[in-house]
Amino acid sequence: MSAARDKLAAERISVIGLGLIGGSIVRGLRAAGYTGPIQAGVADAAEAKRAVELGLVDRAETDTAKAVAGATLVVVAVPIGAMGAVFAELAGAIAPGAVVTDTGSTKLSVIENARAGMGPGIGHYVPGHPIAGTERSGLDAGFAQLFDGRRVILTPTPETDADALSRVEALWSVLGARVSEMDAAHHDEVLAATSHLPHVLAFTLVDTLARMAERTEIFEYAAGGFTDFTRIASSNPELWSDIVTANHDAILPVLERYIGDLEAVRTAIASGERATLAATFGRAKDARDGLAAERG
Ligand SMILES: NC(=O)C1=CN([C@@H]2O[C@H](COP(=O)(O)OP(=O)(O)OC[C@H]3O[C@@H](n4cnc5c(N)ncnc54)[C@H](O)[C@@H]3O)[C@@H](O)[C@H]2O)C=CC1
Ligand SMILES: O=C(O)C(=O)Cc1ccc(O)cc1
Repeated sequence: MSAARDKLAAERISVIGLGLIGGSIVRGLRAAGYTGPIQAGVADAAEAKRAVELGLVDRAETDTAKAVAGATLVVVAVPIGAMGAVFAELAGAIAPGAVVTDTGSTKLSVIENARAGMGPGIGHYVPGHPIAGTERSGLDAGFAQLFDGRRVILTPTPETDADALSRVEALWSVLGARVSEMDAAHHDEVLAATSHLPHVLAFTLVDTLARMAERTEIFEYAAGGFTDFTRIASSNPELWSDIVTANHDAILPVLERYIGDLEAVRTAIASGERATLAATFGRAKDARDGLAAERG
């Protein structure tokens, strides 16, 4: 950890996008004792003023080129749909040798944006994804401990420079995260199943129920499992429309499979096949309990 701290102490950090993730990064850096300069790229002048007033950053700019001027490590934490424009603005604006990383929930689409924007500088780009977040968005949603003990997946490309990779690893270890590496296509498949599909299901279930006539009563008696669905369904709709659109190739096969399994459950319910229901629910319980036991 102290090697990571020493490595990070030499950086001048710029964070583009000060929402839940970017705001948590800058808060976490200060809480971890990073005393170097932090500059930020933000969406509007009011947010720039507020970020500086709150003491989250030393300087905040609405112009990306100004926001990254002099930075040695740039973290792009904007919605997936804004990544392309930001990477295009980075080209020509970042200092030679500066390392760029991102926090996007999908990886192949952001790597494509980075290739288009950074051109021959792509070796200094390290794709990343913190597997940590909440249903909240914006500057006030961030908190310093968000990444503490959580996983961060880095998906280096064949061009990714080893020094750039180790500098991004240092950033996340100082924030308390456990860093691992994965191929980008595999990342998108794993996250399609474990994060993107569950969000699609939660949004859709809550929408279905909210549009039913008994809406008030349903939400009044919401308890247990349904509360978890409603929390996830209160995630940012714009952010999630971007994620699901960008990762449609990986989401569709697992969604189709789920629809098939759900149809089998519907048939079992309609025809009173209790044994089929018990078998399906039992396999799910075994899978979940087996996982919990493996993790101790
Ligand atoms: N929400 C979550 O739990 C997680 C989100 N992520 C990913 O991290 C990224 C950021 O997500 P959040 O922080 O949750 O979103 P957010 O909506 O809280 O924050 C994004 C911020 O970027 C700003 N922004 C948009 N375009 C910009 C631009 N061109 N220049 C400067 N700022 C700009 C917005 O004004 C907003 O403040 C996304 O790519 C998301 O997929 C990753 C892990 C968890
Ligand atoms: O709030 C929750 O339960 C989440 O699942 C947070 C989250 C959202 C997006 C990610 O890419 C990673 C984690």
